[in-house]
Amino acid sequence: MKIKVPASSANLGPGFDSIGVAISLYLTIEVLGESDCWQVDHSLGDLPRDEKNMIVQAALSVKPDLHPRRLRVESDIPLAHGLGSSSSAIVGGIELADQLGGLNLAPHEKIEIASQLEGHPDNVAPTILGSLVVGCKVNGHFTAVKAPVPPFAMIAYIPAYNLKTSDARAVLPAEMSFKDAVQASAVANTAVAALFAQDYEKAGELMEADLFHERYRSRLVPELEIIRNLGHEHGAVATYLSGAGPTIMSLVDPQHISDFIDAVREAGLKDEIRRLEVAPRGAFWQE
Ligand SMILES: Nc1ncnc2c1ncn2[C@@H]1O[C@H](COP(=O)(O)OP(=O)(O)O)[C@@H](O)[C@H]1O
Ligand SMILES: N[C@@H](CCOP(=O)(O)O)C(=O)O
Repeated sequence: MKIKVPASSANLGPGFDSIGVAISLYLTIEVLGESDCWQVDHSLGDLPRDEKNMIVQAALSVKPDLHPRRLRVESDIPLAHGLGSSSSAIVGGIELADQLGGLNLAPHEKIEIASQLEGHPDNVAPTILGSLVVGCKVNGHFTAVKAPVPPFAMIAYIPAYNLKTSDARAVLPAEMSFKDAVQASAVANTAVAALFAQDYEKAGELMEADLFHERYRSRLVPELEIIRNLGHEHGAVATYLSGAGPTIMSLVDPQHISDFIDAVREAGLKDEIRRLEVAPRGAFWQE
């Protein structure tokens, strides 16, 4: 029995903490059997191999009396790179508790639990539902709405360096003026409207007009502005900082992928580039 959990790319520019898209990188959790204590076999560096592992912690937060298992965990989601690895671990743990504990949780219940653990729904909601999702907290609970999937290739530039989400959140201001908040919110609202209207020229312009976080984080990820400017000349509809970075995500016309990648390389950017797709499906069990 295996759980397959997609990664996620959050914010899409102005949708800070509220918009995200599931993408075709996966965390896989295989249940090997019951055990006297939690055991997590993985090759993911120095992550915990016992009940302290984030996946187990998420599972126990849902069902504290869950009997220990031995798990085999594999993942092609880079850690601390703005591709939602922590959110995939949280969602994987919730799926584990749901299945092993026979809880029969509905998607909205999983979103509520995961968003409470994460603090915001932009990674966990698409990881649970699949596709592109817009969500927020309202009246004390989280809610999310699926949007149409943009018909573009997701070209990820994945820098070799890590950037922990906590560090990238630490550079954000504690508050902003009412005037700035109204403008930042208007940009986000119109970006969402354009995504639902499938007006991707307008959506792209607005995705690159964030006023909440990118202007503070761009000094941590100097490649963002370079790739964004290249994209305007080489077939990218929009380029944004994926999650808290450092991955930079570009929505590229499938006919211009090679031209876009060549331009990035010619600009001297030598780190990993991966062509990803939107994952239409959220976390699911495989026999
Ligand atoms: N597959 C996993 N299993 C257990 N813990 C994980 C896993 N993936 C991520 N984590 C936890 O999340 C942390 C990375 O989270 P974060 O800094 O938010 O980066 P990201 O952008 O990848 O979400 C890791 O240091 C680890 O503590
Ligand atoms: N809205 C969050 C998204 C964090 O995503 P991650 O993939 O970096 O964990 C933020 O921008 O801090």
